[in-house]
Amino acid sequence: MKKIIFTGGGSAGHVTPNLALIPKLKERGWHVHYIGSKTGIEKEIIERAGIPYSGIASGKLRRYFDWKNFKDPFRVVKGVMEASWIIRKQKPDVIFSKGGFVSVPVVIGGWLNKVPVYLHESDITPGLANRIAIKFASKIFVTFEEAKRHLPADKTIFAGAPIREELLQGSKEKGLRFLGFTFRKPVITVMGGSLGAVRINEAVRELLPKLLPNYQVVHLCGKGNLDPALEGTSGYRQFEYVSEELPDLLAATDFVISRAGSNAIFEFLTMHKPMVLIPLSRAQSRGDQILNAQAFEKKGYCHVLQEEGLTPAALAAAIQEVAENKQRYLQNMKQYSGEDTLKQILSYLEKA
Ligand SMILES: CC(=O)N[C@H]1[C@@H](OP(=O)(O)OP(=O)(O)OC[C@H]2O[C@@H](n3ccc(=O)[nH]c3=O)[C@H](O)[C@@H]2O)O[C@H](CO)[C@@H](O)[C@@H]1O
Repeated sequence: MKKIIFTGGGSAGHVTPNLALIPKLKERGWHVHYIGSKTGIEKEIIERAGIPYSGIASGKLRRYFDWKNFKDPFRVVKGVMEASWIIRKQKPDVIFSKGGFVSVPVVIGGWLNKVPVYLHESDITPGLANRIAIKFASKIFVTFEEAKRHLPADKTIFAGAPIREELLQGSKEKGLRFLGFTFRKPVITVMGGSLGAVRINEAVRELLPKLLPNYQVVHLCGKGNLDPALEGTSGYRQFEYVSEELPDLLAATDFVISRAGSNAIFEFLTMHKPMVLIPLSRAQSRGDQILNAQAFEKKGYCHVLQEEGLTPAALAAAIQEVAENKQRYLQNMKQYSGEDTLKQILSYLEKA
């Protein structure tokens, strides 16, 4: 039996692509084990999916690379030791890492134990953890063709975004029923990334009185961001985070207002949901979402609104633009096919 260890965490975007591959490998008889942090979002998501999970010590995921950021080097060393112990016990044929800080000790542990390490990079420019991990990896799969120029040519493979198959199997009827919505008004889903986005939440909530006469709104607002004053508002539902319900909820969605996290936007693209994207600004990130949004805008998949220009009025104008040109966006999205992504990654894993 072939064995694989997955790692990745810190945000849902570093976990959900793994969930696209895991069922496919299990179907093929692989044994799957997951290494994540002791308390991160990955623990919750992976354990809920019934996948054997080991938590290790890890440092914090920090945005900018700076050796000073290793405030707690002992935890990283401890993480490498813990990961190595699990790797020696599991004896995997390959390790697959989606990034996030917890993945660094696992990748180093794999390299020390001579297990091939494959990375997946979702953004055009590699994140901090993957920039460290590159040296220890034998293959790097990328979501965007443009990412290749930032990575070593000899080990980088353009593969695309692994999408969870169940996302394509949602039911609009079930979604509307779950939300308590009608067929009569279009549904807008607001997703501020896996953690929510306070600025987007505020702008959407300010605009609600103008939106609700024409639309129904599902608001995925992130942990701790529910607004009790809006509970029970007709045509508006808010959730901190949804899991099992996401496929039906997205099937019921006409278009989305979202951050430009790579996984979320490829999911919307695959599901043909026109988007208003509000990328995280350079002040708050390395600018990866700005590049993601630009790449999608160039292909005609989305309308981009910069965070600096995010006012309720600008949001209303962006929604109107997408609503009026929905057919054009859908036409462009239909040109996209991500169907070879899983096949391609799986074929490399089979050869590991
Ligand atoms: C703040 C930050 O640093 N964000 C980064 C993080 O985004 P983040 O973790 O937000 O990841 P993405 O937007 O790429 O993906 C979010 C994932 O969470 C899922 N989801 C979300 C809400 C919900 O209620 N239920 C649910 O299942 C989505 O379906 C998707 O699979 O990783 C991405 C991929 O490296 C980067 O592009 C982002 O810039």
